Order: sequence, then C-alpha cells, then structure tokens
Amino acid sequence: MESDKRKRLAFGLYLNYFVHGIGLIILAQNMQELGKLWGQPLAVVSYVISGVGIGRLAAYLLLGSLADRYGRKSFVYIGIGSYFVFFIGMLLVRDVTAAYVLAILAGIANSALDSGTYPVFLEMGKNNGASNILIKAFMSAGEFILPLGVSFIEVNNQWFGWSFIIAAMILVLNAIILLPVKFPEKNLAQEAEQQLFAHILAWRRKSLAVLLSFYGYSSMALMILYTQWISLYAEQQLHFSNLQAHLLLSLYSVGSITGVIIVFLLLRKKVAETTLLISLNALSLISLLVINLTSSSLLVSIASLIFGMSAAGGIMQTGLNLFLKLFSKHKGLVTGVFFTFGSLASFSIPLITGWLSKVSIRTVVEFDIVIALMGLLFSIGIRIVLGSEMNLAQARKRIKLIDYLVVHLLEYRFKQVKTVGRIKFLNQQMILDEKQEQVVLNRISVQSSNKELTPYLQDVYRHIMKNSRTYEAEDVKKKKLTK
Ligand SMILES: O=C(O)C(=O)C[C@]1(C(=O)O)C=C[C@@H](O)C=C1
Repeated sequence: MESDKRKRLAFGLYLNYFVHGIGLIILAQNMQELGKLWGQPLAVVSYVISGVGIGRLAAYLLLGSLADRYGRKSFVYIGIGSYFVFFIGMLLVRDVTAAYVLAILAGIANSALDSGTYPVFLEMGKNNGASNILIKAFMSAGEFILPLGVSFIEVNNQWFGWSFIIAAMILVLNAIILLPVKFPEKNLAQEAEQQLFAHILAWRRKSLAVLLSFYGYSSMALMILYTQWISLYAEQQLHFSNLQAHLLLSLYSVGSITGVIIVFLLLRKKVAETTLLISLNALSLISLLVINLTSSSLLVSIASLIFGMSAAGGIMQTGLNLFLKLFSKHKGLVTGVFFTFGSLASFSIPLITGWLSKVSIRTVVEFDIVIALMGLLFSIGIRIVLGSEMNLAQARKRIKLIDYLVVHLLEYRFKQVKTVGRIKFLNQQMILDEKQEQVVLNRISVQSSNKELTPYLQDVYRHIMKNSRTYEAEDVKKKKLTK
C-alpha cells in the first residue's frame, strides 16, 4: 500500500475514534437537556444510556465474525452510518423508547467500528500493532474535548445539540475521506504471522483464547471500577476535598495519555506484548495498593497518575493485539470475542460494585485490587503458555548473542585443531582420521539432549570437521613452504 493512501486510511480510522470518544460520554454529559427534551427524570436518561452496553453486547460477536467474511470497509461504514443516525436521531426523537433504540444503535456502531478497524491496523502491518494503541489516544482526545465543548456551549447559552451536530459532521467528513481508499487485502500479513505462531499446539491455543478473553474482562473492569469510584473513595474514605478528589481522575487521564505514548513507542521498539502485559499490570496493582494503604494526598495523586498510565494506557489493546496475532485468520471474530468480554465488564462492574458499596467504598477499591491481581495472573499465564520465543525480533536478538558465543568457541576449537594438525605432521600421520570423526559424531549424539536435533547437529559437525581438515592442510602447507 502506498504511503499516501496508508496515511489517509489511518487518519480516517483514527478520526472515527475521536468521534467514538465523544459518543461514549455525550449522553452522560447532556443528561439534563435530554431529560427535558423527552420530559423524563435523570434516572430514565441513565436507563437509556444502558442501551449502549446492550447494543454492544448483542452486536460484537455477530459483527465480528461477519467482518471476517465480508471485508472490513463495509463494517467501518456501518459504524459511521449508525453513529450518524445516533447523533442526529437523539436530537429529533421525543420519546424514551426511540431514544433507547438509538442508544442500542450507538452500541452497534461501536462494535462495527471495532470489528472493522482493529484488524485493519494489524493488516497494514509493519509496526507490531503499535497503531492500535493510538486508537485509545484518539478516544481519550474525544472524551477530553467534549466536556470542554459542552461547558463552552452552556456558558455561551448556545443550543446543546451543537456537539451532536459537530460529531455527525466529522463522521460525514470521514465517510468522504475513506471512500476512495482501498483497505489492505484481508489478512495480508497473515502468512508471516502464522509462521511465527505455527508451532503453538492446539491445547495451548485454546488456553490462550480463554486467558485472553478473561483478560478482556479484567482489563476493562479494572478501569471502569476505578473511574466510577475513585473520587467518592477519596472524599469519603481519605477525606480529600472535593477538588482534590476530582483531580485524581484528571491525573488518571493525563497518565492514560502518557501511557498510550509509552506503550506505542515500546511496541515500535518491538518489546514483546507479554512483557508489557506483565509489567504494566504489576504497576497498576502496586499503584492500587498505594491508594489503598495510604491517605497522603501526594502519594495517592502520584499513584493515580501511574494507575492511569499502566491500566488505561492501551494495555487492553495490547492484549487484543496479541489475541489477533495468535488467531490471525479470524481477526474480526477475535475482536468481537474480546470486546464482548469487555462489555460484560462494563455491564457487570457497576452492578457488583453497587452491591459492594453497601459494605463500604473501601471494599469496592479492594475489589479493584483483586481484579488487578487477576489481570496480572492472566498475563503471567499467557506468558507461560505462549513461551517466550514468539517475538521475531526478540528471538533474533537471542540468536545474535548465541552466534557471538558460538563464533568465539569455534575460533577456540580451530586453534586446538591447528595444534592437532601440527602434531600429526610431526608424526607423519594423515590429516583425515575417520575413526576420530566417528568418535566426535557419536559423542554429539550422546550429548545432545534433544534427539530430534541430533542429525542436524551431526551434520553441522561433519561440516566443521571438513573445514578443520582444510584448515590443518593449509597450515601444514604454509609450514612446509617456510621450512
Ligand atoms: O582429532 C583430529 O585428529 C583432528 O584433526 C580434528 C578433527 C575435528 O575437527 O574434530 C578434524 C579432522 C579429523 O578427521 C578428525 C577430527
């Protein structure tokens, strides 16, 4: 794919996620206005918002598997179209049932975009899935800008619907940007990837699918719980001022954006996904423990920043990337499965924590520690099942080190061979010693711990000994000449 087209495609796809970031919070940010429009109390508006989650849950698996069959572009367009109807429709409908249907449509839009987009970035290839991490950055930018826009509109006494209209306009622009772009051939990079994962046995693949799906749940749950409860926890349990308590969430967002950049750069440097999963999950566990164990506002603030960086810096997307690479024939379906588990978290965590909060808000935060621990265990499990040899660049780095050692050992061996050669020359013995060569080859067979490798090792040694003979002969010839 030419670089201009590639840039245009990436830009369009990212811009969709900027709008999606807006879509994620636009209903919550306009609850009062929407309530007025529909003549309903806030509780009913909140009920409508839950429709988004239902739409997601219903659509992910179906759309994901269809996206594998019918190509990605149509699904990106289904996403754009559904979101467009959602944004405009929300301003037009006057009854709650219609609004609920539109909310479900937003959920469908979300799943269509995801199933159509995440696989594409991997199929564009080249940077180890780092581009998928930037999706998160564009979402965060949308989530960051919308509240500012909403308060700007409010302060200037403008119509609340403008933010909906602007979001819809960006979608129209996107539809135009993406129209002439050809998406990469489905599963183009697949062959190379499959080579890399071809050795993974069926039972390992099954265990990895289960672990990564659970990781889809835990990584989403970790963030949802934190953002929902941290301010209340800081105010009620740590006795922070209202401002300090809300600042924690802002620090979390700043951390999240920083984390996205860090994870992006690390993935480009070919750091293995499993290394990132383990270290970032460990970091989010540690920061939650700090938040739980101290009430110092400085420490808690730093911990909130680090938690945002580690738990919300694209680590969920990193898990998805790994999942996609392992099952590269079914990228759409895998995206669907992963986010179905994520949606289950968005749906169940508010229910579970609502119930736990009756005990205390501290218990709720403790529950987040349990989730972080589970996430860490899943990551370690994934690393163990996968083995550490799955990253091409990393494996090559290890080979480089091994070759360095082998070259030095061979040099040392040739030095000894030279000595043997000179002794044989003095004793007027033949250079070729078939018996000795057989001794060497037998020894290799005894020494090699992997019997599958024995014939290869013996062949390597036949070549080494052939070269030893040539080396010995050359050395002897030189000696004769200098005599
Ligand atoms: O041990 C010897 O006689 C050698 O010359 C060394 C060596 C070897 O590389 O191991 C090389 C040539 C001989 O045919 C047998 C063995």
